[in-house]
Amino acid sequence: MNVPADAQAFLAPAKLNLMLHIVGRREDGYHLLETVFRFIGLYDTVHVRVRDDGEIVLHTLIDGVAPEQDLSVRAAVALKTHTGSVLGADLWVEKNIPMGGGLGGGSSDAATVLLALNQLWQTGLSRQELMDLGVRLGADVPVFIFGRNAFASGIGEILSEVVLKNQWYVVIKPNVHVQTAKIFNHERLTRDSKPSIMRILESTQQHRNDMQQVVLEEYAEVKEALDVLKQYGDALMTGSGACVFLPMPNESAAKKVYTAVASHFEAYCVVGLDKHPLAEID
Ligand SMILES: C[C@@](CO)(OP(=O)(O)O)[C@H](O)COP(=O)(O)OP(=O)(O)OC[C@H]1O[C@@H](n2ccc(N)nc2=O)[C@H](O)[C@@H]1O
Ligand SMILES: Nc1ncnc2c1ncn2[C@@H]1O[C@H](COP(=O)(O)OP(=O)(O)O)[C@@H](O)[C@H]1O
Repeated sequence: MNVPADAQAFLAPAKLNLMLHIVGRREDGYHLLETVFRFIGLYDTVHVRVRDDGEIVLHTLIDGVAPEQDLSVRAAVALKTHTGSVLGADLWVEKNIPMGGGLGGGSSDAATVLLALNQLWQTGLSRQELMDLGVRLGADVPVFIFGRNAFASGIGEILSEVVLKNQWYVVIKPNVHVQTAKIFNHERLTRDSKPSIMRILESTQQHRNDMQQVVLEEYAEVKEALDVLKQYGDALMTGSGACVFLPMPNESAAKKVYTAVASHFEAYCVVGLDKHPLAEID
């Protein structure tokens, strides 16, 4: 990738859903969730250079995604439309976060573009205003703007900070693309979990993902990966899948499991972050 020296680099981390309960459904069909988001040390990098001609130009195309559909472009266009800025941007997105894995890469890219351009274009929106703009691009976007590990309710946009213990994670990306909408629309999806977050946060027994069962039934590759990780501890699927993860107390314990699984699977050994790398940007 050829990025000019005068472009600025901004990190976009992946997330895990440490638990995910579906507690209801809105009238528009969107599901009401309770979830805990944790940022992890696996990053895309978004390179940005301001343009004077008002154009938004993406220089790194993703197979199968039209440039105007790319979440990084949609974020830039949304900010430009909302603020009336006359400026534009050149964007280069260096992808490291596997796509369609429930790791929120596209949403994180979008959030990073909103935060970066709000600074570079000097459009002066507050974090809350950026979050309101972001949720229209995807339910996962607001937490990346919020910038802290968080308990989320609503469709993922009502956020409160949670302080999580130091942990490492082994993540496996099964070789399959789970469609989020397909799982949310599945007839056998559990949609009536009781809102009960305080108990969940206090208990290590109750970490559960309500989307997991349906995904395991539909995608044998996800079940295989989860079964492998479960040999080493309490593994869970993140978001709507396909990735599964195992929390570990420290790096060396995580590396041992990673080494054991990495010859058979696309796997990652990552640290849990305390906060988003752009948590202090303004
Ligand atoms: C499941 C979660 C958990 O963090 O993550 P991922 O697995 O996608 O990373 C999110 O709720 C996903 O958020 P995101 O991926 O941004 O979804 P969106 O683009 O907003 O929605 C994709 C489709 O999923 C359904 N959808 C999404 C969110 C939600 N709360 N209820 C829904 O029913 C809708 O049918 C929507 O058209
Ligand atoms: N910048 C982007 N990065 C990744 N995916 C994108 C992007 N823009 C649009 N997409 C589309 O969004 C889909 C979901 O991507 P992603 O956010 O990485 O996964 P998930 O929602 O499972 O966490 C991709 O398969 C792709 O079609």
